[in-house]
Amino acid sequence: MKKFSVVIAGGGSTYTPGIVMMLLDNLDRFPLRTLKLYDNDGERQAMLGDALDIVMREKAPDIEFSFTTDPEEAFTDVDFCFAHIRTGKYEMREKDEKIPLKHGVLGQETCGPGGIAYGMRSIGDMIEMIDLMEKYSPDCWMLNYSNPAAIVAEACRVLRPNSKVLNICDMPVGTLRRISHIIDKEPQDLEVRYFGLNHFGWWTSIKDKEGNEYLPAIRDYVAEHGYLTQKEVDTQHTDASWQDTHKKAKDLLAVDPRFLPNTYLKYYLYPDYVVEHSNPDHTRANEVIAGREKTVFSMAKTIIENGTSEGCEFEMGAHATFVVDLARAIAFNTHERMLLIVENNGTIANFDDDAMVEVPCIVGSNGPEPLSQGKIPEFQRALMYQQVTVEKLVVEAYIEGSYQKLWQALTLSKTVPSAKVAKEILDDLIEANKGYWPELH
Ligand SMILES: NC(=O)c1ccc[n+]([C@@H]2O[C@H](COP(=O)([O-])OP(=O)(O)OC[C@H]3O[C@@H](n4cnc5c(N)ncnc54)[C@H](O)[C@@H]3O)[C@@H](O)[C@H]2O)c1
Ligand SMILES: O=P(O)(O)OC[C@H]1O[C@H](O[C@H]2[C@H](O)[C@@H](O)[C@@H](O)O[C@@H]2CO)[C@H](O)[C@@H](O)[C@@H]1O
Ligand SMILES: [Mn+2]
Repeated sequence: MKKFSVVIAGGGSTYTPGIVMMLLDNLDRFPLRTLKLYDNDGERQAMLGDALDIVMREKAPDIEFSFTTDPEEAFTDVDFCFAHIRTGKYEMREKDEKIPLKHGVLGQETCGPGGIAYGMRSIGDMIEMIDLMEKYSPDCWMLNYSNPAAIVAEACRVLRPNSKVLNICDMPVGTLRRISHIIDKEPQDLEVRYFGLNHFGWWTSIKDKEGNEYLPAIRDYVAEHGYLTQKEVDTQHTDASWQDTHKKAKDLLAVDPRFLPNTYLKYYLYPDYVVEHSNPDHTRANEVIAGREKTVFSMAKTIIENGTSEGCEFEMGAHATFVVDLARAIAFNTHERMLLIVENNGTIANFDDDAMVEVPCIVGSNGPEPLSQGKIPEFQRALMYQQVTVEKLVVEAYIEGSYQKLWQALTLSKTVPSAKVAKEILDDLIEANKGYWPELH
């Protein structure tokens, strides 16, 4: 079987060790010859890089492993770039979450004003990285899960329409795993229909390979428990805030009991609830800094001090197998069915052609072929149109350096009550994002 060369961009990410462990576990399905880490923060990356170097020498000495901050070294001779960068790191995530809360508006990493601020930071870095990839490895595919994926995907559509970039989110993957537990199946036994935007969608069908429909049974369960399941799906999601999110899905379902909701809809359908249950001085960023980041980096330190990973193993990001599934689909033309963020072009019959939507696709060597999802109801169509217009305005504001368009984007967001509040938040965000955003005029 052919062996591949992969670079993980955002090598210092808290997810990097989990992805590397997952790659090692999947070498029979996706063999590697080279694995590189690339980050623009050398110090942060070296902490994980030194530890992973030990892991790789112990577990897969035949794979050439390295880490670098040099783009040429990182992107030369690579078949796939797995991208999970966070422009501004947790320091800026904290501001994205806390600034809107100061104005009584929800503070979230990818939704509402926080997501808009993060989008304005991410676009430039993502486009620069795509250009580097194409310069040094013109045939390379970028599998991007850097957030905010909806805005990043729209920016790619507008600014780099012909680039080999696939935008994917693991939320539907994670939720499908919970759903499969509810009906005592495995995710790979199930075939779904789904429509929406990234972090903004609905399942309309969940069938097994024989064609039996499970949606009514799942709906009955979700109406009572949300997506909370007996079996723990992963450690990160034992955090109280995530448990609350999974539970809240029952209130999302109540709004339209025909379809199973993506948990992120809570930020749009119940923003008042989210604000009431937020602590403006302690947000999800603080939880992650004290939780996942601390765990991952202290484990790296221990491995480096011990000179071995024996007795102290990084946890495998089991959910992250979707990355390997996607890479395999392209590399081996497997025609895997996966949810991806793609240009609509009629996939949702009564939605704009030029909207980036999240839908099931068949993925092969030529990339994704979206599967028609037919017409969607007016309620969902209107919500989606409002949100996709926010995302488009952000990208236009970035490209044109337009204060007006960014103000409009914030005003249009369902999470913001008025143009006045939108302007106050925007002015604070501009101040906080100096050096990250283009100048607005
Ligand atoms: N799409 C999904 O479903 C999904 C799931 C999980 C995480 N994510 C995303 O993955 C990313 C990483 O998350 P995290 O919590 O581990 O963050 P993190 O801050 O721990 O890691 C991000 C890394 O990216 C690096 N970085 C920033 N800008 C860069 C650039 N221009 N070039 C190279 N490296 C750069 C940072 O230095 C940092 O080491 C985030 O964007 C997060 O939202 C997406
Ligand atoms: O608040 P965080 O940093 O813990 O998580 C934010 C991310 O949440 C989603 O991804 C989850 C996924 O839903 C779950 O199944 C599990 O596998 O972990 C993932 C990563 O945390 C979301 O899709 C991402 O876009 C967010 O970045
Ligand atoms: Mn996501």
